[in-house]
Amino acid sequence: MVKNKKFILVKHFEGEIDKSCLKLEEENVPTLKANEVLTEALWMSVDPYMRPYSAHLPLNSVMIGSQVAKVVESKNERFKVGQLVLGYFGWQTHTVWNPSEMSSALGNPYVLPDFGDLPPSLGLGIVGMPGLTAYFGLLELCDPKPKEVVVVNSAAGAVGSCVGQIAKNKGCFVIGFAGSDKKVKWLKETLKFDAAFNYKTKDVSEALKEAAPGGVDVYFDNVGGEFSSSVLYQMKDFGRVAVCGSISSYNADHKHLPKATIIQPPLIFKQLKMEGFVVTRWKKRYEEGIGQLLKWVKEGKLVYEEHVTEGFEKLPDALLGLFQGENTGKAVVKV
Ligand SMILES: NC(=O)C1=CN([C@@H]2O[C@H](COP(=O)(O)OP(=O)(O)OC[C@H]3O[C@@H](n4cnc5c(N)ncnc54)[C@H](OP(=O)(O)O)[C@@H]3O)[C@@H](O)[C@H]2O)C=CC1
Ligand SMILES: CCCCC/C=C/C=O
Repeated sequence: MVKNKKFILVKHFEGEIDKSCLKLEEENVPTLKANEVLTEALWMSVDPYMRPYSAHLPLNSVMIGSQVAKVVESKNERFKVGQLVLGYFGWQTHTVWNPSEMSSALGNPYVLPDFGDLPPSLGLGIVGMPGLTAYFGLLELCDPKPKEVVVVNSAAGAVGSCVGQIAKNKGCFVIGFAGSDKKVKWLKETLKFDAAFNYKTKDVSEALKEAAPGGVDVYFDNVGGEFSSSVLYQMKDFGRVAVCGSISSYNADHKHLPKATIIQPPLIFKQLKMEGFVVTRWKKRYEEGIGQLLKWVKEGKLVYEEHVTEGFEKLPDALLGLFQGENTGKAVVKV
């Protein structure tokens, strides 16, 4: 009998990720019925959205998340044994699902395109949701032009590293912020960012005055809070701001959210355009985005890095690690 291992959310997180909120269970995998598919997880994703989104997950549900999984049995003609599928099946090793009954707000399962020699885990990263977030968020909301100054934070992470590289490929002057000197070195030497700073040791306003004395055209924000107030006060007239994430506040108590310097003065007097987004807005264009990102990776126009944690049981540690800045590039778990 095949066994499914799964993590159940038994308590909502309060403050930092607490591993005791997740309980590991095991169960028998049921026999397939007509039209059903059985997949086995190969790679699992840990993403910052899991912290805010899990607050709305009913207790005792399987923890939310995406995975690259292999079809191991199929009674559905659309999915064949051996195919690799990207699905939001949650934190479990084996999933029985009926393609015609899937209706995830996060996106329905799809067969991965041919990655050639590239690792299939990229379907969770630069050729998956984080890459799509960078691609659509930057290009659709900010429309970066050659020579414009683009600032991105959490720049050595999955989304930020892709944003910065797409902006570089568009001919922009790219400034990244990350939380360690090692990450800063990677941004400058490997990803060829024009400037990069460790926000833990360098004041953000001072850094921008040094690197972009004329001001910032585009700000892709993954962090929020006071960091963002600082950047907004350094924007040029008609600057564009994509509000992608607010990881600095995800662990905060929502009744006592951190305060930041008001942002209305630069919004008004610099006539900024600032827009929040969720990547699923472009769900109907995912195929286009994935095709483009994969092409750029194959052409060497997008460089990727993965932070791999070994073992399904280590998922909670890997999720916690995101909030401790452990990862350079995309954080994934090898099952
Ligand atoms: N709007 C959307 O549709 C989507 C939004 N997102 C958002 O994009 C952002 C980046 O996601 P992703 O690339 O997957 O994650 P990353 O790979 O960037 O990993 C998270 C990183 O965040 C940084 N970080 C953690 N805590 C803090 C903090 N308190 N202040 C500042 N930085 C912190 C750490 O890097 P460092 O060492 O630099 O501190 C850490 O490595 C997140 O805010 C996420 O919620 C992601 C996907 C879709
Ligand atoms: C498909 C997953 C959507 C994730 C949206 C993330 C928002 C903030 O992190």
